[in-house]
Amino acid sequence: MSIEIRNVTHIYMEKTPYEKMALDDVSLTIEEGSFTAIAGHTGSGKSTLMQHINGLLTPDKGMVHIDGIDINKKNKASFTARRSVGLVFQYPEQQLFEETVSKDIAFGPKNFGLSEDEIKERVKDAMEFVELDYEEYKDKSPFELSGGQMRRVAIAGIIALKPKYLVLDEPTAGLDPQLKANLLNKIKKLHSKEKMTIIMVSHNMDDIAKLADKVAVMNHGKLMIYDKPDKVFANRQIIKDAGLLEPEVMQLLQKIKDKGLDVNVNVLNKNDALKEILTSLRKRGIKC
Ligand SMILES: Nc1ncnc2c1ncn2[C@@H]1O[C@H](COP(=O)(O)OP(=O)(O)OP(=O)(O)O)[C@@H](O)[C@H]1O
Repeated sequence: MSIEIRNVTHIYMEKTPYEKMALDDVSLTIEEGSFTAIAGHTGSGKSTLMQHINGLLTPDKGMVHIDGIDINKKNKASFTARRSVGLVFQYPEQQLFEETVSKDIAFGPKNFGLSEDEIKERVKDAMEFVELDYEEYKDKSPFELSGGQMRRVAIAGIIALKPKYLVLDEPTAGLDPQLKANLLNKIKKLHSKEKMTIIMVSHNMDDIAKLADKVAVMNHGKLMIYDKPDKVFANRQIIKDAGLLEPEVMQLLQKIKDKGLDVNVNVLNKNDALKEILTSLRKRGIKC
């Protein structure tokens, strides 16, 4: 069982002056049970790819199969296959709309036609999972919560659907370090304990190294590499080309290059990378 993305091309605003090829012949297979990270610079096509995985977008060329079913066909099997994917958008809290937390989380399960008892059970479980006390929060308006709590409500709404494949588009964007660590732990638990297949967009190489067993790197709509994290990180050129080093490290490397020098960086963490650059320059007798 897997998600198969075959030769997918997506062009926004085709045949207009704003035409943009967001995905260019992308193929990858995401195996059930895996934890896949999708990395790449801003505008490289990550969100577009995520929206193809749950059928929100239709490929201009190519196809997406989930567990062997073409999800872009208009039939019952394709509808069911699309439902096995839960997509958490970037800044999902912007999509909350119901008047209470419990109604918002119940929205998806209700659409699935589940019984009232089952819906209540799922809302409770999902709230417990994201550590929001059911009794305390169920009747609150989502809009009186903090940003981090709103994000948790939005994620609970998808978890309550119990998707087989959970797609998260930069789930920790804009969260403070504590909330971020907490959320990543939860996602890890969904993978290890609940056996969900996770596909997560992330810019953070340290998070990717800790969590993912496969990494796909996108660059200008193309899939550059799709492999185990150590194999991907060992490919320094792809990491550099895809803009995946910390901005400060990229800027320093550019300045060094402008002075006619070249330095290799073999670590991803910012502080270690900066130390490595300084050591390398000092070894060459350059005072810095
Ligand atoms: N609805 C749209 N209409 C036109 N162009 C779009 C649309 N959505 C995205 N694009 C363009 O397609 C390209 C890929 O965008 P996408 O959002 O998939 O990239 P991304 O890697 O997710 O970026 P980010 O990291 O900033 O979220 C970008 O050049 C973007 O400007």
